[in-house]
Amino acid sequence: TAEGFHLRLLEHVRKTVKPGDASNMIATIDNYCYTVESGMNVGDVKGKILDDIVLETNPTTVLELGTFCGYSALRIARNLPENSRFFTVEFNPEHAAVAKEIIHTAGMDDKIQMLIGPSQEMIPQFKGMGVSHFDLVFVDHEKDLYKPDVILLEKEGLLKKGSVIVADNVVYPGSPDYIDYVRNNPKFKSTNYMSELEYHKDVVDAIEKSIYIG
Ligand SMILES: Nc1ncnc2c1ncn2CCCCCNC(=O)c1cc(-c2ccc(F)cc2)cc(O)c1O
Ligand SMILES: [Mg+2]
Repeated sequence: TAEGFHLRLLEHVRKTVKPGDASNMIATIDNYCYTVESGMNVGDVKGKILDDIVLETNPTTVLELGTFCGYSALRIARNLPENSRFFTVEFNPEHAAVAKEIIHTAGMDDKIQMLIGPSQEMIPQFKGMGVSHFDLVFVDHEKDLYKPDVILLEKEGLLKKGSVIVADNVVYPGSPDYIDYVRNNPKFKSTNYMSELEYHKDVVDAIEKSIYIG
């Protein structure tokens, strides 16, 4: 069952990866998900869309909501400039423990700061951690929290003109209230990138990019 996916993935990673190589870790996770069992990582197809948006944005302060096993954290960190700050928030301690080891093995400890807790409690703490705003936010956690968390980010003053919100799964599993909110809000300029559900060519999914114009 998907239940123990993170533990089985970690066992596979321990046996197969080349330490200190983020790209090899990403490829190893994708290969496992294509050949053994699929996990809820953003994957290689949507991951390429995420990579392009990160490279185009060239963000110095980044937030990810929903670390899971650390796959997208590695994809994002791999494309960040030297002096950037990247925070990833994970709610589930078991997933966070696996992500910590995967990030460490990939040699990306100094690029990624993982926080464990519910997003609604973590977001209000960033100002106190010296974060003025986020240049890019990758939203990939509880689908019902996309809308309230983006509203909370704005309320906390953590979005600035030009801040980019990248949301996974806006088709499947879907986040209809978020899509409705962000597309009908004059403060955001949104673009939809149609794609496929990770590791499932036959299932439609999409990434939504929303630029905060304030
Ligand atoms: N910081 C925080 N705050 C609150 N909750 C938090 C959190 N951090 C984590 N969580 C708790 C949610 C973690 C899981 C979120 N992701 C998903 O639920 C997800 C599911 C699928 C999926 C695929 C095939 C299927 F058949 C069905 C579903 C695909 C995806 O790409 C997904 O991202
Ligand atoms: Mg996702």
